[in-house]
Amino acid sequence: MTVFPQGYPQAVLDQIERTRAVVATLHAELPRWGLVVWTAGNVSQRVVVGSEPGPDDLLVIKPSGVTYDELTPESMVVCDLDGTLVDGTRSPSSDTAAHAYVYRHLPHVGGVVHTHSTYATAWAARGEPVPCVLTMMADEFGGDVPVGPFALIGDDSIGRGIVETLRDSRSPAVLMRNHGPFTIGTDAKAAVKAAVMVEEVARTVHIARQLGDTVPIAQSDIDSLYARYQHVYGQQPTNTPESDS
Ligand SMILES: O=C(CO)[C@@H](O)[C@H](O)COP(=O)(O)O
Repeated sequence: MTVFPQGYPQAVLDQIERTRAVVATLHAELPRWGLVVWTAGNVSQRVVVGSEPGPDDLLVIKPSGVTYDELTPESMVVCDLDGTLVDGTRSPSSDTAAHAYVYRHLPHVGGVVHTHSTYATAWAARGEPVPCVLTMMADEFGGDVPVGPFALIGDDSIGRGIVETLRDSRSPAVLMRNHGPFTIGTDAKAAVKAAVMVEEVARTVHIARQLGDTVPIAQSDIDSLYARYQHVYGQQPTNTPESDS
């Protein structure tokens, strides 16, 4: 077990423990939704150390090569944003460098997920973006699901490809070519949702393509659907007693 370097305030240590529990729980969602097999995939969440997200933040992620039924809050590992292990008894996920790169370069991102879900990974194998032909895609992705470059695991290559692809995109998901989906969110739960949704739309559009040509949605309609879903859907109505409280 590594020992936390001196200087982390108790509030940060408490946040780390809460994040370990959140990340461990969210890992169970990947096999639950059929997004991974064996030890494939991983989930992480940022731990903000200062008053706002920054380079001194930490991340909590799964240990490498451990099956999902063995993952517990205590088995989660803590790394800095260089991917260096700060606390944990096992080596961090082999995708830690990619997650850390995303957190370093996209401060608004609080959660990252990677899976090898079948249909999204099949689109990644073809290097083809999933076209935005469903209102559900307009809602969640604001357009096509983009493809990122082929990149070998183990250094900043995957992370750089994720950031370069998503930095100017509304999509929270990128299909890394020949590899599989990576998703981002304001927290790990949002990134897990994006991982579930990208597999769902990849499957639906694949099936549609088997039956014939898909029908595009006008960009103005995509924009309208995206704006509604992101800013209205699921929000508290303003004319109820609860909203007055
Ligand atoms: O994509 C890869 C390897 O190509 C990884 O996502 C593995 O699928 C999971 O690795 P660990 O998180 O267990 O190190």
